[in-house]
Amino acid sequence: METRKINIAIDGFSSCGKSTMAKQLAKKLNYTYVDSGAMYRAITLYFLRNHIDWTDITEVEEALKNISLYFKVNSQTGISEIHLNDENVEYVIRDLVIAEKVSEVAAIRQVREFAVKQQQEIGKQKGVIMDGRDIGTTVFPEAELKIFMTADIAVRVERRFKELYAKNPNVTIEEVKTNLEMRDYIDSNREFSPLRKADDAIIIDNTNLTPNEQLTKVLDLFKVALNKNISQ
Ligand SMILES: Nc1ncnc2c1ncn2[C@@H]1O[C@H](COP(=O)(O)OP(=O)(O)OP(=O)(O)O)[C@@H](O)[C@H]1O
Ligand SMILES: Nc1ccn([C@@H]2O[C@H](COP(=O)(O)O)[C@@H](O)[C@H]2O)c(=O)n1
Repeated sequence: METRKINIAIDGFSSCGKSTMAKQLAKKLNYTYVDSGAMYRAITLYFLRNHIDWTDITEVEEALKNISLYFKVNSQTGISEIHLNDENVEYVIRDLVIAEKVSEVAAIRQVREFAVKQQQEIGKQKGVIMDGRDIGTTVFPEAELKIFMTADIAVRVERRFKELYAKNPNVTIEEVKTNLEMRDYIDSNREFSPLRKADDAIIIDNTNLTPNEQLTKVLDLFKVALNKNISQ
């Protein structure tokens, strides 16, 4: 029997739990998880390491020619990890140094075109769960299921702070709050593909949900979307 697969777009504000939910769902459904934010973070890492002046578009275009990005599944965790020019950069791109610059880099049209082209190519295989800011609006406007996640800012700050503090006890809650607010502002107000809820996206507010509760919610939505797709 043919098992039909659909694409699932998960968008939302910074640190609202998109990737946590996307990974849970991918594992449950045996779908491919793609963290589109990791691509923008890896490009930012390359720009910083190579002292690229990203206000100079010619420099950006030249630099992009030297960037190769791919995801490879970690055989121990079963989760795909981003590689920049064959180096696994999954851990290093989570640093606050990258988070402080990534939204500036992601606002550049050429950078977005470079990343979106690869994201759309991956989506052709179907059975893809991609999280980001413009997945339901620009990358997969035809996705069969679109989720827009949100959570109170205080809760998002607390969660991200805990995560970063475990890696670096010098990080402060104020730094984390400033970074999340700044990224949300730049991401929502940029000219190209700003962060928006797609008209047909379903909102999940996980402020008061445990990871298990959010998984149950999204699995129910998935079943409805799959049945709708099969009956069409
Ligand atoms: N329902 C939840 N309850 C408690 N903590 C959660 C929940 N969902 C996610 N978290 C935690 O919140 C933090 C942010 O989650 P996650 O990384 O999934 O967010 P994100 O939206 O993908 O972030 P970003 O946009 O920065 O990539 C993580 O430390 C994660 O473990
Ligand atoms: N589809 C996307 C995904 C991400 N961005 C930008 O990257 C930053 C980091 O993303 P995380 O999901 O890892 O937090 C994010 O703040 C955006 O600037 C994007 O533009 N489009």
